[in-house]
Parts: sequence; C-alpha cells; structure tokens
Amino acid sequence: MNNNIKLVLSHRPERALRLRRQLMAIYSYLLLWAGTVVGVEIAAFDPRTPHLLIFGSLFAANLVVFALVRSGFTERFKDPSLTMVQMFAGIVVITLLLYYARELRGALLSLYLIMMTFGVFSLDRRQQIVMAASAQLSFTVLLVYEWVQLPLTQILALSLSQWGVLALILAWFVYMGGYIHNLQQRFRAQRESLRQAHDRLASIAIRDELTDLFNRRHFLERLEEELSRTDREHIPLHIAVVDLDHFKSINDTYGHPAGDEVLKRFAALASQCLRRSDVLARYGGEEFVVLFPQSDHADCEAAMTRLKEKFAEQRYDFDPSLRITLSCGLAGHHWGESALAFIERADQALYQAKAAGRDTLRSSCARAPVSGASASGYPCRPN
Ligand SMILES: Nc1nc2c(ncn2[C@@H]2O[C@H](COP(=O)(O)OP(=O)(O)OP(=O)(O)O)[C@@H](O)[C@H]2O)c(=O)[nH]1
Repeated sequence: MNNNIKLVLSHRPERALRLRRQLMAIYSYLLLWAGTVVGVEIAAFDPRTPHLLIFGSLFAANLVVFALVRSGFTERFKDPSLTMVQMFAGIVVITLLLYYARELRGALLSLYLIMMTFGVFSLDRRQQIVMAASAQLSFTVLLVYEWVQLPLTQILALSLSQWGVLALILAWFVYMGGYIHNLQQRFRAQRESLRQAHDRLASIAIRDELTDLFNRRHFLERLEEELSRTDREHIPLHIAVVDLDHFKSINDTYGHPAGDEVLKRFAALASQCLRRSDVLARYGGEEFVVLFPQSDHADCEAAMTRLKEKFAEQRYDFDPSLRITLSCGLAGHHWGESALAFIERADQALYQAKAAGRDTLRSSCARAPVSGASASGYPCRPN
C-alpha cells in the first residue's frame, strides 16, 4: 500500500498522543521558568517573584496529571487529557507571572495565547470560549486587585489598553481556534471513513461474500506460503477438498435461497469445528477446501470425519426431514510437490469418495508408500 495512505490510516494510539501533549506542556513550562529566572536576574521581574514555588507547584500538578493519564484512569472522562484543568492551572500561573512582571507585562500577555494553543486540537469552540473568558477574567481580577491594593502605582490608560488588547486577541484566537478545531474534526472523520473503506475493500479482496469464508484467491496465496514453509522446514501439510452431495437437487427442489442457507450452514459449522490455525475457504460453488498446517494425517482425517458427521446431523427449516451429506478428499503434501498437483490429488480423492457412494472421506497417496509411509513420511491410508 502507498506509504502516504498507510500514514493517514495508521492509528497512533490516542493515549500516546496525550502523553506527548503532556510532554509538550512540561517543555513549555521549563522554557517559561528559564525565562522567568533570567527576567528576575535582569530585574525585568520583581526580585521577590516566588518562581520556585510557582513552577514547583505547577510541575507537581503536572506530574499528577501525567500519572493519571498514563495509568488510564482519565479514560473514563470525556476529556481524558484533562486539557481544561491543565489550562486553568496555566492561566493561574501566567496571571501570577504578570503580577510580578514589570515593564514586560504587555509583552507577556501573549503567554495567554500560547496557553490557548493547547486547547485548539482537543477543545471545541464553546470550550475555547470558556478558556478565553477565564483568561480575561483572571487578568481582570489582577488589574482590579492592583487598583485596590496599589492605586497610586497604576496607570489607568495602560491597564485599560492592555485589557482591551487581550480581549481582542482572545476573541480572534477563539474564532481561529474553533475553525482549526472544526477542520481537524472533519479530517478525522474523513480518515475514519477512509479506514473503514480500506478495511471493507481488504475484506472483499480475500473473503467470499455469501459465506464470509476466505475466497479461492486468498486460499491459493496461503497455500503457496505454507508450501514454501513446509518444503523448507519439512513440516506436515494436508489439504481437504469438500463437496456437498447432490447440491443441485437442493437448489432445484427448494430454490436457490435454500441452497444458500445450506452453504452458510456448512461454513458456520466448519468454522466452529476446525482449529483457528486451519485455513478454511470456499473454493467455488458448493466446494470448500481446508488447509491443515502442522497436523498429522490421522488428526486431519479425524477432524474431517467429525465435520462430515456433524454436517449430516444438521436440520433445515425449509425441510426438517432433509439430510444433506458431504464428500471429502484428503491429501498429505509430498516434498517438492506443486500447489496444483497437491490440490489435484485431493480432488482425485474427492472423486473417489463421490464414486464410492458419497457421504464418505477418501485419502490420496500419489507415490507408493515406502515401508508403510508416504513419501512425505506420513501414514497414507489405503482408499
Ligand atoms: N444456492 C447456491 N447454489 C450454488 C451456488 N454456487 C453454485 N451453486 C450450485 O451448486 C450446484 C452444483 O451442482 P453439481 O456440480 O451438479 O453437483 P451436485 O449436485 O452437488 O452433485 P454431486 O457433487 O455429484 O454430489 C449447481 O446447481 C450450482 O448452480 C451458490 O452460491 N448458491
């Protein structure tokens, strides 16, 4: 598959993304802390700025959130990243820094915007408005506090213009942020429907529509894979070809939908009876094939006999007295034998089963067994 499509369809685990976002937040706080320390050193900040206390508490809170996200505890919440909680903490810290900032306050208002960017991807427009309003309210509380506590040191025009600029920028940000969030949601939905379409196509390519078993093409691919493995590692490989007996007469007597029901019943029963490692496929019409990797002949024969008996016990709504049987040809692979020759031998065994009166199983043995064993070394039953 094209690498770009793979990238678009790949499911990066959501929790890993959340943890990455968490690391981004920690990185941002570290930068901010470094900036604050420098600011204090060069007297751009009040020398009494309790940066250790502020950032120490922030990191402790972050650590708790990190642990909760990592443990999966937050998965039960609508927002497992606790984005809004973290943004509220950010707003408090930024407002504290603005309190201690001197001439830098105007420039540092942009920190609210940096904090808002964390919500762009995970918060919808309404939640972004709540965060913007919280930032504005927090800054308002700071201004009011300063006017009440230190009225003589405040310049009304400056405070009002800073307040107004922040309000305008936050309003613009909420508009843009909402737009980006919607775009991202649309992209996500498209990616999801693309992934579903891809899964569906992949399934159509390998499955039979009526029975949902593997189709002939996929079976032959799997057979080639198993053959190269079996030749390389000298492990046993068997194939069984199954044909439902007198199937045409079921269609003719009860109609095509009844025939379809029988095919589906066989598929469901065989899927139940056989091992997960066995490859079961619809080879065409009312013919099915089973590939048994790493099973010996006796096991395969026992499995197919069991399936044959169970299938004959099935009852059908369209005629509860009807007994439908199957015939089966089984073959063990001989070293170096081609896929076609292998299937052909199983087919020959099936032909013999049909000729012997149906409702029976026959095994194939292409080469003369050497001292009671086939060329592959597995016991080969006489027909
Ligand atoms: N209902 C249904 N019938 C199908 C489907 N595919 C093939 N068939 C029918 O399967 C029947 C196969 O009949 P035959 O090949 O004559 O074999 P049979 O009647 O089973 O006879 P024996 O194999 O000799 O026991 C044909 O009538 C096909 O039309 C399918 O998907 N649904």
